[in-house]
Amino acid sequence: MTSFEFTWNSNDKPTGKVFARKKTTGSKLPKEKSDRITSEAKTNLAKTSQSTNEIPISRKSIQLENVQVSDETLGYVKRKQKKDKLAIKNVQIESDETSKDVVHKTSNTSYSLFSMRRKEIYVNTDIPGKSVVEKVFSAEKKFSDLEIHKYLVANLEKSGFTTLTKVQEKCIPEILAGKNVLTRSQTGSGKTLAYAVPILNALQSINPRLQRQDGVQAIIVVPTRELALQTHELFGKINTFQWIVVGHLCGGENRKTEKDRLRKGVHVVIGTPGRLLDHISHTTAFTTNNVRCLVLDEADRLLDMGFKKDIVKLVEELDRSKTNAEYDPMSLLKGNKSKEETSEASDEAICSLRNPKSKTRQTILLSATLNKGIAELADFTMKDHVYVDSMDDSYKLNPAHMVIPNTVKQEFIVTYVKHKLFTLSAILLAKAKHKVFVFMATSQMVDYHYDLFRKYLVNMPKNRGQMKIGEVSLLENSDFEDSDEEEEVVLDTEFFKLHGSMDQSKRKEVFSGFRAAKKGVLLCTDVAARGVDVPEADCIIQYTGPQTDEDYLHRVGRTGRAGKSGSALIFLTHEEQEYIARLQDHKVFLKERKPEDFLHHLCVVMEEPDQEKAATALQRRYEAALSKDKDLRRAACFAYSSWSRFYNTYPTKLRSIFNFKNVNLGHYVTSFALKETPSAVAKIVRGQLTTAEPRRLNKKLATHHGSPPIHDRKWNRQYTAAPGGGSIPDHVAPSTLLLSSRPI
Ligand SMILES: Nc1ncnc2c1ncn2[C@@H]1O[C@H](COP(=O)(O)OP(=O)(O)OP(=O)(O)O)[C@@H](O)[C@H]1O
Repeated sequence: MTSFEFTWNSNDKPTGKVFARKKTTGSKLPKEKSDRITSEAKTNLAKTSQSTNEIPISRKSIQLENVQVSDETLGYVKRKQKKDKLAIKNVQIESDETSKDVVHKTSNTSYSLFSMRRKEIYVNTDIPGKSVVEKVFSAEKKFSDLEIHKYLVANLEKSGFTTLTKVQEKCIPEILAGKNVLTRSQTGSGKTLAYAVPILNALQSINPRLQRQDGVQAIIVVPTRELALQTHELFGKINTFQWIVVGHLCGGENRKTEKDRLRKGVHVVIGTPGRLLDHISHTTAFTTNNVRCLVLDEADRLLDMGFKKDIVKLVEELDRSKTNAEYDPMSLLKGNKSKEETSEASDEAICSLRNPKSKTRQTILLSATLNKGIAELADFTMKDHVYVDSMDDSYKLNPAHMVIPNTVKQEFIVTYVKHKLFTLSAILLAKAKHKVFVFMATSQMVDYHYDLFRKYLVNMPKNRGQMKIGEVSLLENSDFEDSDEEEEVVLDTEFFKLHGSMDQSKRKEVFSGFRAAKKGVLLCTDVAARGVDVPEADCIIQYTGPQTDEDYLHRVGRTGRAGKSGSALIFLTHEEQEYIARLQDHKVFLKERKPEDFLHHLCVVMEEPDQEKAATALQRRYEAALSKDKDLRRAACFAYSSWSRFYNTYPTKLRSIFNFKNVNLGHYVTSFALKETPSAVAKIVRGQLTTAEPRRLNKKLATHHGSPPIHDRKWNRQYTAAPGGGSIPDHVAPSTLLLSSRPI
């Protein structure tokens, strides 16, 4: 018998040693012995990696030391080394998971939520770099220092506005001087007051006083109805001049009521582009020849939402009515100045708000981001504008860099797709005392999660903690749902939802309800991403990634307003983590949060000390709810389907990160608490299937790259003709293809 020794060569790290005995004949070791080698190797290595608390990935291959062995023996040893290496790898994975205390280890429950191939988070968050910081408030200037009416100052101060923000300090004097202005300033920096104050001041100074029949003097264009309402409210708050009438026009409102309002006379009209154009074209009482000021607020958003055409039409309409008003045949006959001369003369004095007699229109464009589109819009809508940037004059802002309030703590969380739903639930439990925005991709997603959380997260059965048999929690059993257990509130917060498919009165109600609430969760689409001002909102969650980088900025910008603090968290999957690097290129740096920072909240509400079991139990609860509640299941199917449509039409710039080809659709179905296969969900959405198919997931179904089946071909044609291109996967329901390409 010869004895020899394996040594794990691990760069000065403590070594685990494995001993084996071998017959001189060179025959293979008996099975028990070779098993022992493997198990000893495992044990020693597990001990080593536990003691060093390191992942021994860099360990070199096993080497023989000080041993004379025959070729045969060497062959055996090499085979053994290979086998042991494999064993080591397995131990490494296990020890890695235990030592790092991660959640994603193989669960001993039969449910597979936690048994999956381990994926790494490789994005580097430690790269040196500074985010761009923009001050919000001006150090010295107050509203009382401006040349504006003292009553206006008094009212501003009464409303809590004393010190000027940077953008107000720089912008208001320029607008008061009658100049066309293009302004860039970060979200929540007070751009609305930057134009509202000079407009009201100019209108109050008109002598003799404005009368109702003088018609519209200023038009303010905003991208969403909520923003129109909010801006109207702000004007109402600071307007002390009773004779100046401010009104709003926006889609979804009663046209007739708006017409009546216009007929009575309105001086400042705030509205969304479509409805404004509609009234300009069809309401005779809406005369635009006296319009002396046009404001395009959230200009980047107006362009993003595809309002460019409407704006062009609106501007042309305003120009035409001005020209018609200037056309005076009598004065031409009398040998007065020609029309060109007249307009040249008035162009010289660009002081339309300051000088009531001026015939030129003053234009103000405001945005939180700058791009080529905005520059073109500025060129089209105004002549000789001044550019106002609220960044310190000494700093030259690179347009590629995004400026986000530095009072916002920005974080990201990388989750497995299957874990998304319960991780979001855990975060909502953690943020129960906060005012939270949760951004989702589509209206259907918002509807579904709103119902799911309100019914099955807010309340839990009272005796859920005791309902266990041995290791298995009854919460994981769908029968549990049928019991008439008493329920208790575990999440003491109010849920709201907001998206573009809701009717206007409901949107209004929700928006004011959420603004007034002390705490709450607003599940919403990007309809709430721009301009919406909910001052106490202190947490932003992006459950689905943004479609553009500007969307990221505007979503985050719903918190940290006017110098207040807030936090923002974006959900990413392992496949999407590259987005962090992309944000770093924009000088936006995010810190990492781990799922386990939140999952312990599930232990509390599920009365289950084991995190994995608690998470699994909640997922099971949701799934059981869907089996019982057909409407909810249908909503889940539509939500999933609309998500897949959304994800498959990411703009080119982000498509390599949010790549439909990389997603495991089976896992995504789970993230909607559905037990069906992706194809079955698509069929349910098509209405071809009324009962659920048992779940049959295989790799092919899960990561589908093949061409769609024949019955989908006509949908395929329809789809490829739609904006965004690409071919329709089997799992995308045709009905969702009819949604707008930007379903907000
Ligand atoms: N001078 C000021 N002092 C204190 N608070 C102010 C001042 N000006 C504005 N605010 C407050 O700041 C918040 C943000 O204002 P506003 O909505 O006008 O910002 P914004 O720059 O238009 O943001 P966004 O780009 O997101 O639309 C509001 O709650 C507003 O009341």
